[in-house]
Amino acid sequence: MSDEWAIRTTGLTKRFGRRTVVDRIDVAVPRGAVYGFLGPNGSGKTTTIRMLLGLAAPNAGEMWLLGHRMPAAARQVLPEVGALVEGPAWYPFLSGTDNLARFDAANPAMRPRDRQRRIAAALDRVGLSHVAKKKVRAYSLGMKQRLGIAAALLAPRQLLVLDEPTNGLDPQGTREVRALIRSLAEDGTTVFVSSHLLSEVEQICTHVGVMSRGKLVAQGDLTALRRLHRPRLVIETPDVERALRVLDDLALRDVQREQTHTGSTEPRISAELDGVLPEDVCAALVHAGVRVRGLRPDHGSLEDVFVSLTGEGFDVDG
Ligand SMILES: Nc1ncnc2c1ncn2[C@@H]1O[C@H](COP(=O)(O)OP(=O)(O)OP(=O)(O)O)[C@@H](O)[C@H]1O
Repeated sequence: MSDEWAIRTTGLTKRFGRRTVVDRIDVAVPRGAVYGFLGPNGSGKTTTIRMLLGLAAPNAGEMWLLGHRMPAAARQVLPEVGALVEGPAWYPFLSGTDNLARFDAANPAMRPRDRQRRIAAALDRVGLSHVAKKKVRAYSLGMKQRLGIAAALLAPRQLLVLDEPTNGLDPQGTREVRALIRSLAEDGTTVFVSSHLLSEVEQICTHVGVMSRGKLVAQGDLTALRRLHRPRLVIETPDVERALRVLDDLALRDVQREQTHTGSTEPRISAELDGVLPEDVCAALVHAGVRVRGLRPDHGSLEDVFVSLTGEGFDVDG
C-alpha cells in the first residue's frame, strides 16, 4: 500500500452477532491531514478505531497504518501511533507527573532513564507544566483530557488517533483541546479525530469521513465536500404564482415554495441556480412585473451536504 496514506482500509467490516456495525468501509487518511471521522452516536466510529488500533478484530477487509499491513505489523507500527480512546483512568491523588510516570512505566519500550525528561516535555506540549505537581483530582475535565493527550505523546508519534476528545468538556476545555490538536498538526503529526459535532470538524479538520449506520457515506477534503451542495436562489415576493412561472420559463430546477418562517410574513420560493446568474433571474422577474422584496443565493452549509448524505442531523452546537 502506498506510503501517502497514514491510514487506509478497504472493505473493513465488523459484525456483532448478526448486526453489521462497520460495513465495508474504505477509509483513506492522507499523511499530514487532520481527518475528522464524523457521525452520530452509534454509527460505528469507536468500533472502527478499535479495529485500527488492534483492539478488535475485523470480520472482513484490510487495513494499513503508516503504510504497513495491520494487524500483522502491529508491533512495528503501534509505537508510532498515539491513541486516546475512552480516556485513561487517572489516579486522582497522584499528580499529573506521577500519573504519567505510571503510564510510561507500563510501556516496556520506554527507557526509564529518560522518563522525567519525557514527561516534562509531554506536559509542556499540552500546556500543563504549571499544574504538573498538582493532584489530578484538582484538574478540570479539559486538563484531564489534555493529560490523556500528553500520555499519547510520551513517545514521538507520526499519527494520533483521538476518539471524541472534546466529549463532555465545557467550552473552555473544548477550545483548549482544539487548539492543541491544531498545534500538533502544525508540527506535522497526522491526526485522526472522531466526533459527532460537525462544527468541531469544520473548525479543526482538513479532511472528513462521514459515517452513517456503519457505512462511510462521504469522504474527502472539506472544500471538495462543500462543492457537493448545489447553490440555490431564494426569492421573497408577494407575487408567488407569477414568479413561479418565470422560474419555470427559465427552466430552473427543483423550484420549491419555502415554509414561511415565524417572524417573516413574506412568501418565499427557491430554486437550484444550476449555472444561471442570480442577476439574470432578478431581471427576468422584474421584467415580468414580479415585486421582488428579497433575492439571495444560498450556498448552503456543510451541514446541508451531510444531512442530504446521511438523512440525519448533526449536533451543530460546538
Ligand atoms: N462489543 C459490542 N458488542 C455488541 N455491540 C456492540 C459492541 N460494541 C459496539 N456495539 C454496537 O455497535 C454500534 C456502533 O458502536 P460504536 O461505539 O462503534 O459507535 P460510535 O459511532 O463510536 O458511537 P459512540 O460515539 O456512541 O461511541 C452500536 O450500536 C453499539 O451498540
